[in-house]
Amino acid sequence: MAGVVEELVKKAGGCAVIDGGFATQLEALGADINDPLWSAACLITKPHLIKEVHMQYLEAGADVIISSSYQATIPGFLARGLLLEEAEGLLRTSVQLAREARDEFWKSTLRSSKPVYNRALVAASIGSYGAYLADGSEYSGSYGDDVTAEKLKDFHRRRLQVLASAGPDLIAFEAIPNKMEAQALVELLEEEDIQVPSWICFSSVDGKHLCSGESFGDCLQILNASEKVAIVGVNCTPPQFVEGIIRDFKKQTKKAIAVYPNSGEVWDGRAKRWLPVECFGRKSFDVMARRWQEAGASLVGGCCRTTPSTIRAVSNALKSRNGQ
Ligand SMILES: C[S+](C)CC[C@H](N)C(=O)O
Ligand SMILES: N[C@@H](CCS)C(=O)O
Ligand SMILES: [Zn+2]
Repeated sequence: MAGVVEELVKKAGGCAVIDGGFATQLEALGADINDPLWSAACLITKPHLIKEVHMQYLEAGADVIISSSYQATIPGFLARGLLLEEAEGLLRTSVQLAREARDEFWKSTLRSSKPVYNRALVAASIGSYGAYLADGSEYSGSYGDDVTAEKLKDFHRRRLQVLASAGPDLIAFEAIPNKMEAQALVELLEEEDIQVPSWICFSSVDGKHLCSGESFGDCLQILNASEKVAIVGVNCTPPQFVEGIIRDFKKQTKKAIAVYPNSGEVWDGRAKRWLPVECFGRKSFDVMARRWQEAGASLVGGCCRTTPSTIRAVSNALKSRNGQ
């Protein structure tokens, strides 16, 4: 694990808390994210709400906040009519907003001597190629025959360079749905010699494989071979699968494990809405979070459809047990 993460996990008592659904909370504050850029549209229209969401997750107890760049891509911004410099500027802004929120919140906790907070880390989000396509393929992993690892590297290259140079503590590759993209990202981190430690998290719809149906084990082998990857895990995956996934990962990697599942609702990529959960017995997230820590996760949080109240409950559950 990279030093900075190791230190945070230790300070948090063995399991650090990641924030919750970012786009979900932006919507709750009134943002319209029904847009090809999804939550990244707010970088153009409502940057103040982005900072507000970060503040709410910090207040809830997040030790790591993830920037608003999940679906912020250079081709996406160009298609919106922005210039290249403007697109790159917005990527930097996403990290800047998170850093400002972290720094302001930290200053205020020092002043008020509120207990139990750690100085949070800022992770720069990088969503998959499928997220940019906005066609549901981030949950199928099917990019079509014309998409190669080289094409994926070219898609990710400039965004990665710009975000890494904007001063995040971590890079968070989120909801990676297939092995080719995992391989492309690892190669890109080496080719660009990125010095910011990364996490690579997969998405899964069945709890046994990546969304593409490929094996976690094959992908972990690729990630294990890279020193640039500090943390591996899953996000935006139904919570009922997470404990089994951690136990499976534990057998196949020595890297730290991060898990931040969604609420269990299912994204309908065509209708662009969340479908309610039908058959999942709703054990509360904080109860599950304790089990995830016991199973071996070092970082725990939430993804889509989880909120600051989810993260507050997770933080209270983990930190009270860890003596914080
Ligand atoms: C994590 S999904 C809900 C993100 C949204 C999707 N990429 C879209 O733009 O439709
Ligand atoms: N960090 C993103 C992930 C979407 S899957 C968000 O929480 O909106
Ligand atoms: Zn999600």
